[in-house]
Amino acid sequence: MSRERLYLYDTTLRDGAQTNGVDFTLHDKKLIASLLDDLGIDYVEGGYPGANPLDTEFFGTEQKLERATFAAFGMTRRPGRSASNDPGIAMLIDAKADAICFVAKSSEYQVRVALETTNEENIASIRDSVSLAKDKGREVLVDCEHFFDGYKANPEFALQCAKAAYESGARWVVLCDTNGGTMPDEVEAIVGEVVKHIPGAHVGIHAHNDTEQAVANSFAAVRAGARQIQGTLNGLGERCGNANLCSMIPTLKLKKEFADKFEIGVSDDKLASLVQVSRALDNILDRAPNPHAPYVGGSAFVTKTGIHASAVLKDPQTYEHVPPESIGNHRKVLVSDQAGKSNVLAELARTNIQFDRDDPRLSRLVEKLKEREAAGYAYESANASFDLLARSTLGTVPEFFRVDKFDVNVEQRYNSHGQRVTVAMAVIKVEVDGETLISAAEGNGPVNALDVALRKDLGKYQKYIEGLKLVDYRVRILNGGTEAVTRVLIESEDEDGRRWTTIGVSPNIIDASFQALMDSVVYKLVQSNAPV
Ligand SMILES: CC(=O)SCCNC(=O)CCNC(=O)[C@H](O)C(C)(C)COP(=O)(O)OP(=O)(O)OC[C@H]1O[C@@H](n2cnc3c(N)ncnc32)[C@H](O)[C@@H]1OP(=O)(O)O
Ligand SMILES: CC(=O)C(=O)O
Repeated sequence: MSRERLYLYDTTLRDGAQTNGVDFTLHDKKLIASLLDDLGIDYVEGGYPGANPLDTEFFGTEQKLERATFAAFGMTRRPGRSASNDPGIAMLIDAKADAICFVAKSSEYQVRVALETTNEENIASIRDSVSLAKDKGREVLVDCEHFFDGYKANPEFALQCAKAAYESGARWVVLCDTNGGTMPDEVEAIVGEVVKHIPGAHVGIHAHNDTEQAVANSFAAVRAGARQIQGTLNGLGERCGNANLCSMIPTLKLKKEFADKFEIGVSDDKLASLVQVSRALDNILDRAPNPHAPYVGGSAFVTKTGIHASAVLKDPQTYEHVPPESIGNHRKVLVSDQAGKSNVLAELARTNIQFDRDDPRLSRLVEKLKEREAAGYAYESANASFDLLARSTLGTVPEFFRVDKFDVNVEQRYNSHGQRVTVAMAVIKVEVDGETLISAAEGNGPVNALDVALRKDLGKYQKYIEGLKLVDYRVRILNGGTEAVTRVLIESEDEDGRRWTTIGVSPNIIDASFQALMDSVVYKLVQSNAPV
């Protein structure tokens, strides 16, 4: 059965740039445009030429996209002007873009209040703007702003605006839920009415996420006959964002309802790069990825509980709605207080630690894990400490060295320039191979001083830890008040860029930090097969 073509239009570089806190550079825009092109998006909207110098510059040079249509966005002619004498439209015509996407009012209320003009002038503005752009050889799209709210208040006028765009030569009439408050059943019913007047092959949807239903609204529009979806990477966009392409693309490709009926420009191979594309945008924006994002989030295929893990290990489909690899994600089984033997065995297999399922030491390890988690440890975030816990249960972690004592001092004093300074100093006494080694170090804080002192002289093991450095240090106070317990997580990195995380828990922050530091050093020695 031949499938219908469904087109994807990305507005990350325009509506996405309207997100609070998002500020693209020219380089970012070029990079994102080529990522989208490579992914297989049909239209890439680059921005709003004339709105700011950066967007004007972006549209000043040809963007070499392989397959996507590059679009410039801007408003229809101002009331009372001719299209050929409107500076905004001149900028759009001058822009080096294949397509022009006009934003036009389609709500009587908005025309009266925001544009302060008449319905007739608004329709004339749509006709004139579309005709001019079409005459100049551009593919034309019209984003009918506030379409759904406008339709609910005055369906005839909203439809007249949409029809004016189509009749004047717009290839796409895009119905916008600009305020993002329309419900999916309303979208489906209204789009169903529109496609009686404009063929669905020329109708698009642009949904905002103010009720967390932008994706559902986009699919509702497709069900009713629309054949273009506008959206953004990671759901960027004004206020609560736009429909998230990183959620919609996998659904369109992998869910039977859409996959059987529609073809999109994203191939199976490119679908498998979606996690990478989503992360690339986060990296450009210097944002932490959302771990709970559907399909592409780090937690999207994570199993934490024992009952689920046991089933997933028998057949992943028991708790996965699609295979994680299809979008470039991966399955992960966590060890935590919710774990059973299955979680623990899965994690051990990943780290090549052999335990038999019937080995009584495995039950001991699960018990120990749960006791420690109850005391405040969180092993799902501390892979290296879990590794050591498992190995020590097996009795395979040697005592490489012994810390006899340490001493940490924090002193505040005046320096020789008369400035108040706080200095930390640590002294540590360790025994390696029967030899006592004493190291002292200063640091900008007590943990830093201890870390430096511990790694200053470990005798014959020193060479294994030379390249080790502490790259992240996180503290969390559990159970506030006088009974407070401190949880410290330390991330370390070695000379080859390998990273691992260790944990310490204690009512005393120095003690908790020291446990995590010790685990980090011991883990490195175990991984290096350092001889005892
Ligand atoms: C729903 C959306 O997301 S639409 C996209 C919104 N994005 C942006 O606005 C970002 C870029 N915008 C800008 O840089 C500026 O607003 C510009 C350059 C477009 C216009 O700037 P200014 O001339 O200073 O106007 P200002 O921003 O104050 O107001 C917008 C004007 O456009 C008019 N207008 C708004 N929509 C339309 C439209 N579809 N067609 C014609 N005129 C419109 C408004 O009535 C208002 O006119 P007024 O100045 O006579 O009151
Ligand atoms: C065009 C647009 O961004 C909107 O109506 O939401």
